[in-house]
Amino acid sequence: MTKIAVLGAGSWGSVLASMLADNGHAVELYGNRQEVADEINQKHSNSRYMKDWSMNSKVHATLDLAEALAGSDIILFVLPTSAIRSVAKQVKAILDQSGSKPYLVSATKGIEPGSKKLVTQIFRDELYPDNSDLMIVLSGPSHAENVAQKDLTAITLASTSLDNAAKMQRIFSNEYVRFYTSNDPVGVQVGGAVKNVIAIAAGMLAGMGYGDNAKAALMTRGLAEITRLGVAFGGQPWTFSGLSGIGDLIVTCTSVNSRNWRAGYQLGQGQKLADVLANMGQVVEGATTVKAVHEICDKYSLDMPISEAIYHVLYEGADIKSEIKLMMNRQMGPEIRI
Ligand SMILES: NC(=O)c1ccc[n+]([C@@H]2O[C@H](COP(=O)([O-])OP(=O)(O)OC[C@H]3O[C@@H](n4cnc5c(N)ncnc54)[C@H](O)[C@@H]3O)[C@@H](O)[C@H]2O)c1
Ligand SMILES: O=P(O)(O)OC[C@H](O)CO
Repeated sequence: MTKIAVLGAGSWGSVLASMLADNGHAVELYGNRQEVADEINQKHSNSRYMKDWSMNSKVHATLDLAEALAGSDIILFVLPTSAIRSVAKQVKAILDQSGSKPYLVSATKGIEPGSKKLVTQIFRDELYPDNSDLMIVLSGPSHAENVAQKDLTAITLASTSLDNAAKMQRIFSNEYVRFYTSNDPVGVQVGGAVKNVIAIAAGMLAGMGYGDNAKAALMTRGLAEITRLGVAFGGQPWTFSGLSGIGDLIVTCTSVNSRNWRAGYQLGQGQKLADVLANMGQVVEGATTVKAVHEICDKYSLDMPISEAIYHVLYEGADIKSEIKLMMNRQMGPEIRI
């Protein structure tokens, strides 16, 4: 039996914890809300994040990080990107005392503004400076709501060590979630992070009443932007035609389960960003990652007009219609740039 500490008792953390317990592993779920932990332990549900859902009764929730980590073979991070660095520091202090070196799996999808770093780069900063092989990224089209219902899902596990990705594949897989391995953790993380920005744009278009052609154009040109940034970061171009690239872009830009899409929709209907984020009550990663993407575009002179337009609307008070007009009137050019 594998002992797994899942960090983050929100929607995705709870569903992954339950799935791993279904797979027969011992799971400790670490959260920061007492009422959520109590409900998980007493009623085996998490109604704040997952309505009408019962989780595996063997999942134990705790607010004590040391308790969650004790004896763990794997630490699965399912926190918002904004919390990764601070929790990683706390994890480091606890692991230093025990001397253990569990695998670090990240299911978090975002880029940290300021540092402009992916989650595995934060792990290197804070936890394992010399061993990227122990880090595995879990990413793909996977809304918690669907996995909770045991709907069919396919997800990528990426690591610089294909052997370690394959070990995780055996631990995570079951009859309703199929995992594939990849040796491109950078490309997989960029796909998972930047699709959230494009999904906000997709929601905005829908909220403003634009149709299917606009959605398809946005997703296709959005994928070109994701690929451009991913390759600049050292990712492999073909990764973006996989589950963590086009796959996740499709699900996030077309599903009402997507918080990023829903946030975009409400913005497209004229609501204010602060209200949208406050009412969501859950993380909208694209709203943060777009800041990092903006910084990256500046630093590396990358051409990412859709992501930049979202940044202008969210943080510079730009009008969505004017941004669309600017984008449609940009200098014309070839579709494929090599
Ligand atoms: N929900 C999904 O369907 C889904 C699917 C795939 C990936 N993801 C990714 O997983 C990550 C988490 O998403 P989610 O949907 O579970 O978010 P969520 O908003 O549902 O839950 C996040 C949880 O983290 C907790 N948290 C925040 N800061 C913390 C801290 N410092 N210490 C401990 N807990 C803390 C919050 O209280 C909350 O319970 C995001 O990066 C998201 O993009 C989500
Ligand atoms: O609800 P979202 O927009 O955060 O998307 C969740 C997952 O990333 C979908 O794969």
